Amino acid sequence: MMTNIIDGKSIAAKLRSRIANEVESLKQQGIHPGLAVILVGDDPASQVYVRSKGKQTKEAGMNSFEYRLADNTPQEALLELISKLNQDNSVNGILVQLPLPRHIDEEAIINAIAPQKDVDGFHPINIGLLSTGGKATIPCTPLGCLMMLKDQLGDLSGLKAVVLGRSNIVGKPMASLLIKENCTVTIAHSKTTCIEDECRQADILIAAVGKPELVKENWIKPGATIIDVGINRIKDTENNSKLVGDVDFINVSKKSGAITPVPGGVGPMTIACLLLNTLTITLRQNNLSIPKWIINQE
Ligand SMILES: Nc1nc2c(c(=O)[nH]1)N[C@@H](CN(C=O)c1ccc(C(=O)N[C@@H](CCC(=O)O)C(=O)O)cc1)CN2
Ligand SMILES: [Mg+2]
Repeated sequence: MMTNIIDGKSIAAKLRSRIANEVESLKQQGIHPGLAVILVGDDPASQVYVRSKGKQTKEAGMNSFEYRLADNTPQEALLELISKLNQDNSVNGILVQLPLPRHIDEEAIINAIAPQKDVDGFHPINIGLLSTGGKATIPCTPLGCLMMLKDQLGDLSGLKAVVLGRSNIVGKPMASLLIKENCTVTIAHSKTTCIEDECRQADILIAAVGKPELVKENWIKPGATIIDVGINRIKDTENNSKLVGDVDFINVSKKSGAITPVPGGVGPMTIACLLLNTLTITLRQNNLSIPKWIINQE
């Protein structure tokens, strides 16, 4: 079977260009969206992602406010900064890059962000709204996955979806979104018995477990659509570092109908959806209507 490689990089580029057009017309009405990103510590991957976020925010015509705090920043100081940003009218969205250093309680930090400025959609209010079908901010990675699925398959109604992984950031919100799309959804995880059997039932398989190349060719239903959320750095046979997903891409792609690559699949969509969320929350904060092309925000 010839698989279709879902080009997240190109879908993300098109999305960013639509966002930039919308931002341009907002600016003509005197509204200038602003995104504040806070990085605590010096995790090398997080530094790359935060730099990318700042660059793409500016390229979309939005204001980017970047806060880089030392690894030993006390939790209280971070809470104070969030409180200041919550009250700052030039800041529409606030994001704290994860993971945080060990001495900081992630939950306390997420809960301190004003829900209407929670551009990541991680606040319990937004998670609750998503699961009850309300006006939530949807976490960027699952939103990006859904956009690629709809781009590939159109209507998802009646399809069987298996989500591998039950994290608050990806697995659980992904399942909520797929239920909203009328899929029949199974969440599988480390304690699921016969995880392969579950996967073999899936028309749509979302792999988000952080285990390099876990999903094998014989786990896949022929023609299934595979979304690989994993970003794992491993050593190849010559001891060079390389990036792989949670799916054994070379072999699974012989059997799938469509598949996202790593890199160049879900990752670029995550940042494009962050810009999309910044635009959406800015529109909401100004009581403006959400354009029809922005999915799942009606
Ligand atoms: N506050 C948040 N923290 C984290 C999130 C998030 O959505 N909000 N997600 C991840 C990290 N992340 C964005 O923050 C992110 C990860 C990966 C990529 C990406 O484009 N990856 C590239 C490969 C990059 C590489 O070479 O390392 C790709 O897949 O093509 C973008 C954003 C955890 N933290
Ligand atoms: Mg911690």
